[in-house]
Amino acid sequence: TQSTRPQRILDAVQKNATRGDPRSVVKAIDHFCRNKEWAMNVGDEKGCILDSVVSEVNPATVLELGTYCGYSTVRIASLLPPHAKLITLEFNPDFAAIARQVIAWAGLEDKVQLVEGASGDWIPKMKEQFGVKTFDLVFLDHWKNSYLPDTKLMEECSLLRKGSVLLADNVICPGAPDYLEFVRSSPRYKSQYFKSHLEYTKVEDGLEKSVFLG
Ligand SMILES: Nc1ncnc2c1ncn2CCCCCNC(=O)c1cc(-c2ccc(F)cc2)cc(O)c1O
Ligand SMILES: [Mg+2]
Repeated sequence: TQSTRPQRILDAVQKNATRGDPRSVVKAIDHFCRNKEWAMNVGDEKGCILDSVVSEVNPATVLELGTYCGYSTVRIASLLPPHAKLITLEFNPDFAAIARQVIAWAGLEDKVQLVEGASGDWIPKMKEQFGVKTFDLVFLDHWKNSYLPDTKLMEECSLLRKGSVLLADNVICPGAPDYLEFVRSSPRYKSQYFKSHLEYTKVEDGLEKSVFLG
């Protein structure tokens, strides 16, 4: 049977990365996507910016919207302090099945809760289902036209507190213009753009870091 791209990414991890070594999992996926097949992971260049924001925030609770194969999940979870928790939402069950195995290969199952479903359905249930009060860090990397409605939904569900950090991928390519306009003009956010490139390419892209001011 024909394999899928996520399946080929998992194969590359299982062949080239060391079990329990998150950095080797990240390296194996970047090598595969740079040399064999492009895939929509945040990648190594934007990944370094992601790492620096995670280290700066040092979050106890993280929400990731859009897991895909678990590349950014592994990058984030490998930097979390003990007892910190990352909840990652993935809409596509095939992506979720691969991501679970990538996260397990990295040895990070205990820090990560992968939830299958749409962000719009799950955000309102976060408190009751997972005992979350607020998120210290949210990484937005799912449908680009869901960034803004989901941010408003997180505010309405009181999932953000003064100082919560939103980090959004792809604000230039594919782009999230309505989200950018909102966080840059709203008095309730302090926004900062980190210019970079679309994963594994020379095309401009970047991450937008927005601190919720309460
Ligand atoms: N829990 C949930 N709720 C709602 N939607 C959910 C979800 N979980 C998943 N999804 C559905 C997201 C599907 C993937 C989102 N990411 C993207 O669409 C994406 C595309 C590119 C790209 C750039 C240039 C190109 F030429 C082609 C593609 C790059 C990226 O870094 C991207 O993150
Ligand atoms: Mg992305």
